[in-house]
Amino acid sequence: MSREQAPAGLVIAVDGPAASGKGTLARRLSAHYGLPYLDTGLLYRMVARAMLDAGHDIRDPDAAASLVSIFEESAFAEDTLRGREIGEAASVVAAMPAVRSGLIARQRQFAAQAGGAVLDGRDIGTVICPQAQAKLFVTATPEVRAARRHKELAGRGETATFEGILADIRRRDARDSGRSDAPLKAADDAVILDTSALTVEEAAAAAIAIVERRRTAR
Ligand SMILES: Nc1ncnc2c1ncn2[C@@H]1O[C@H](COP(=O)(O)OP(=O)(O)OP(=O)(O)O)[C@@H](O)[C@H]1O
Ligand SMILES: Nc1ccn([C@@H]2O[C@H](COP(=O)(O)O)[C@@H](O)[C@H]2O)c(=O)n1
Repeated sequence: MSREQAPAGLVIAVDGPAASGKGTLARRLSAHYGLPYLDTGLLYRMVARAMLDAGHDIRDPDAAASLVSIFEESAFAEDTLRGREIGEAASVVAAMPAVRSGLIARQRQFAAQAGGAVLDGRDIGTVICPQAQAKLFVTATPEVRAARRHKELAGRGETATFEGILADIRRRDARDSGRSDAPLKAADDAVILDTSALTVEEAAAAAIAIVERRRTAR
């Protein structure tokens, strides 16, 4: 696929549940349009990492609220953030209103760059960038997501059973969708992209076609 010139201020919001493939598609969109990309899940993972490194109980909202305003993104190596346990811990701190509000400015600042940006997460289309020109809600069945993550972890040498990963995904879905502040849900004007039966290439082509329809409708 050729690289397109992004029109001024093209903000693309990509939301969806864990392991749905939203990061893969957000990176493809970023490369296709030449836009900067932010994986907002990493911010919640950093707060969780900082909590655990400091020896705090991950459920302590006061400790999380104090850390969220001071942590330095450059202090974390990405490979210390990507594991299963940090994903689970991140979804615990992500349910805390003070953590969510403490991360809003960083995300909006990123989205406000000249030319635009691609952000992926859970609340990009609903809360962080409700004005985004293109919104995708990427989904796949829990079983397909668990199988993809199982393959990914096996490739990294991590030992985890398919059943264990499926249980993680279901627990995380329930927590992310059930919280009161910025729950995981599709924005009213998002296009749902179910990738369960799509290859990465097919899903990327579908995602670009969705953005193109939104761009030309502007
Ligand atoms: N359409 C697809 N077909 C097959 N595998 C895919 C597809 N999309 C993504 N994957 C693979 O599934 C795994 C999860 O994808 P990805 O990391 O993009 O999901 P995510 O939604 O960003 O996850 P998380 O919320 O945990 O950050 C990766 O190993 C990725 O390569
Ligand atoms: N915009 C977002 C992004 C992430 N979260 C929470 O962080 C957890 C980890 O995110 P990954 O995308 O890296 O899997 C996730 O389970 C959410 O709880 C969020 O709330 N909002």
